[in-house]
Amino acid sequence: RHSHRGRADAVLAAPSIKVTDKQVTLTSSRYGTRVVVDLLGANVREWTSDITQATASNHLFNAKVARPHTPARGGIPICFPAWSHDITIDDEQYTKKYTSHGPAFNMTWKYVPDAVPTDSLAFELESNEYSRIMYTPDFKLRYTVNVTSPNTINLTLTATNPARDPQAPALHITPALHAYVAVDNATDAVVSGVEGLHYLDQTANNVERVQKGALTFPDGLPVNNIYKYVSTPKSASLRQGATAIDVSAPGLANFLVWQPGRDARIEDFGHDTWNRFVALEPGTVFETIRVAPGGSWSGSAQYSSHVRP
Ligand SMILES: O=P(O)(O)OC[C@H]1O[C@@H](O)[C@H](O)[C@@H](O)[C@@H]1O
Repeated sequence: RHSHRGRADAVLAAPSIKVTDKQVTLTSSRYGTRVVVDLLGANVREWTSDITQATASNHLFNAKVARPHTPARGGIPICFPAWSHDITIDDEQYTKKYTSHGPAFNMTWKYVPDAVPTDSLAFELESNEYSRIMYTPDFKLRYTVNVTSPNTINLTLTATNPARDPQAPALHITPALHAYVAVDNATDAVVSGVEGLHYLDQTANNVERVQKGALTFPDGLPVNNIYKYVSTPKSASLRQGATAIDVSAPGLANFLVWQPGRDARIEDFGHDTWNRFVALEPGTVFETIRVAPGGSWSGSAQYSSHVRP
């Protein structure tokens, strides 16, 4: 009888998973959370907690205007093999025909269903002719999107070096997750958890500064900071009004915050959308991760939403 009840509980807790040729949608019956992942880029386009509430909304920003040859801006693009060629341009594995953020966000991933559905989705990607134009070595990626509580998603990226020859080169990677977190107005947003950290200011030729107090976005000025984490726990919180989004990524050494500002000339933004997101990007920028032949590397980021008391 006990095992029968166990099975019934498992069925009740089973999520609904809808798969089309473009997207996978997971609706967690246990947690009332929905995530929508595009196969193009394995981009988490939607993360909505408490979907039963009329006011429930996507925590992630998505631009309405498409870009030519690249996925529409928004969601959580995966930056692989590198967050930015500007920082790693002298690495022999990267070519200059490199899109900012690498080929993985612009490639079609494979959804790998679980035999028994859980609150987790898995995707895989392998290097091909397109990726080799920008990054020469072969790689295999696995990405899991896991709803771990009503308000939390956990994202894990695993990179494997498939080379069999132990003399083959290691993969040189500096990956990141580029979450476009939706806000009503960036000028009211505050990022805490970065106080006292050293960062490179990309709006000022990468000059190094120290963050004084929490980070704010006044006057619509651009913010483009690469934080060097110096302490643990590595977590930051973006708050606006009554809600906050926390991000922690213990395996990723750096943290970027990007807000383009009022005067950004970004072709796919309407003039009124520049302030609708703050990008929170855990990643590894300064220290190249080396993955030996046959070896793997994994990094995770956890995003959680909460209503502030
Ligand atoms: O426009 P892209 O290539 O998608 O990049 C968006 C932004 O991504 C951020 O990570 C960078 O810090 C910014 O400098 C960049 O503009």
